[in-house]
Amino acid sequence: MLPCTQKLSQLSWKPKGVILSGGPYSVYDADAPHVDPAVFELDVPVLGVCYGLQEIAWNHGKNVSAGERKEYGHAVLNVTRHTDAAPHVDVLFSGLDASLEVWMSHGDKLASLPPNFVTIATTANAPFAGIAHKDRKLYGIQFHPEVTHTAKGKAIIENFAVKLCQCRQNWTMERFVDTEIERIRAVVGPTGQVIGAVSGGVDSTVAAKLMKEAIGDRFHAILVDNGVMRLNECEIVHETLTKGLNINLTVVDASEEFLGKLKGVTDPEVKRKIIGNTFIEVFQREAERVVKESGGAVDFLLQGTLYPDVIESISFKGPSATIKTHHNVGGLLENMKLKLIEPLRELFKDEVRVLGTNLGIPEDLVWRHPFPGPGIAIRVIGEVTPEQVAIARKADHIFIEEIKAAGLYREISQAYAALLPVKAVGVMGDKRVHDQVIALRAVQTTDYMTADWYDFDGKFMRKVAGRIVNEVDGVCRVLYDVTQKPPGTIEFQ
Ligand SMILES: Nc1ncnc2c1ncn2[C@@H]1O[C@H](COP(=O)(O)OP(=O)(O)OP(=O)(O)O)[C@@H](O)[C@H]1O
Ligand SMILES: O=c1[nH]c(=O)c2[nH+]cn([C@@H]3O[C@H](COP(=O)(O)O)[C@@H](O)[C@H]3O)c2[nH]1
Ligand SMILES: NC(=O)CC[C@H](N)C(=O)O
Ligand SMILES: [Mg+2]
Repeated sequence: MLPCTQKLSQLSWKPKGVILSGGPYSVYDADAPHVDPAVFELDVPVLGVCYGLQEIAWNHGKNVSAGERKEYGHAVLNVTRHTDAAPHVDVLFSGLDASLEVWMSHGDKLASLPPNFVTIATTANAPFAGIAHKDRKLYGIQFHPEVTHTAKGKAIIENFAVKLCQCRQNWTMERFVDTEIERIRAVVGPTGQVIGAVSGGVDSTVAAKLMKEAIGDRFHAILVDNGVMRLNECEIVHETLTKGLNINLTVVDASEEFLGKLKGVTDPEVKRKIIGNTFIEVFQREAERVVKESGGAVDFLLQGTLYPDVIESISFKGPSATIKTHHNVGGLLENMKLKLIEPLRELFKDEVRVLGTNLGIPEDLVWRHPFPGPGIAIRVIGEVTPEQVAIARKADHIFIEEIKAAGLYREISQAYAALLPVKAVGVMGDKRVHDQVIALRAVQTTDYMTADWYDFDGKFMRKVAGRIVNEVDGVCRVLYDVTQKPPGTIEFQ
């Protein structure tokens, strides 16, 4: 992964192929980033995805403009085969059906086909959804093969990487575990100690297990109760990690500190930064405690950061957009003394689950729904007060309890209840009430980069809504969020 502004002449190696990714700019913007034109002279296969396709078209005739219709989410791709063209033209979709489910996320479009290209795929809204150069292995696709909801996306990437670029498929999870354990041992040294930010979520549990294998008792796991955790979460996690996985875990109650700092704050990015900073302050204090108790130095902090946290939080090596600051990436303190160890930083959730299973972590832990570090604070829209947190927490608990009882937990990738800062009128026991609104969200995804809402049946919804309004004081309405990601995100804030 390199920034799109990378100069090829400065690389000490020659790539076997190049994939130009998507991006937030429009290629025709005055300040839009452009790829080094040397990419097209390398004589290796090139695949442009979305912005990457538009960049190829821009390089071959500048025929890109704003579309009349923006397109976010599901589309049907029709593959056009060219048996009369050079053999390479049809390789990208070889072995696949003529009609494919894909996901789009764009506002711009190719106004016409660049010279010497042919159309290899279309959708109702995008006449140039796939293009290939007649003579060279140069391809562009408007949809995103890298996301969960493009059903054959991996096969398309495989066709490009293996059939066209002739890459070898030698990356395996077993090799990843071995090299990571060795890397951790080399970084930490024979006596170094590490404290671990461990939430009980999949990512940090897997990272903690890896760390335990690498350095044993020199690893000290810390769970921070930030006052915005779910019902009984700290007790349950403590029990599972110490008893089930034999990890030495300390629970630190910092709930007053977090809630105190969140008082009066409503802006989502400010909430996220406060929470991220406070986490680090707690970890630095904990590191000092471990130093005192053990007599040895603690230089490192383990986090279960995944690649999507990085993608959405920071402009990674180039001109990408900050979507939201994940507490563990963009919320770090500038002057922090602890050095980060993040073994999962380039993995996606589905890969971490495979890794967790390989490391022998129990299935119910590996398949827990993700829960964000800023917790209920980004699910209480508006100011985060202990009272508001309690309402959201209770509604969330009911929703998840019913999902589990209906046997839907594994089918759904993530679900939660958010509390909206609006009031609606209701009638309860013949009395007028003027109370708040709960929004339920449940999505299906494997990579958490795109997501679709879960289609519950009416009977289930009626039961959940009835329980929430009856059992949670202060709530008189329940809504269900039916927005896909994109254009929505999974969390409200
Ligand atoms: N309450 C917490 N106490 C300590 N560390 C935390 C806490 N919440 C989050 N973290 C740290 O922040 C990282 C990112 O949080 P994130 O929610 O993405 O991952 P996770 O909790 O490990 O897994 P999941 O995504 O399944 O919830 C965690 O891996 C962990 O290192
Ligand atoms: O640890 C975390 N710290 C954060 O600051 C954070 N923000 C979002 N998420 C989780 O990331 C996934 C994608 O979420 P969004 O679609 O809302 O960006 C979903 O699984 C979210 O729950 C976070 N996790
Ligand atoms: N996902 C993308 O790469 C989007 C490209 C460009 N910003 C568009 O809207 O068309
Ligand atoms: Mg979590």
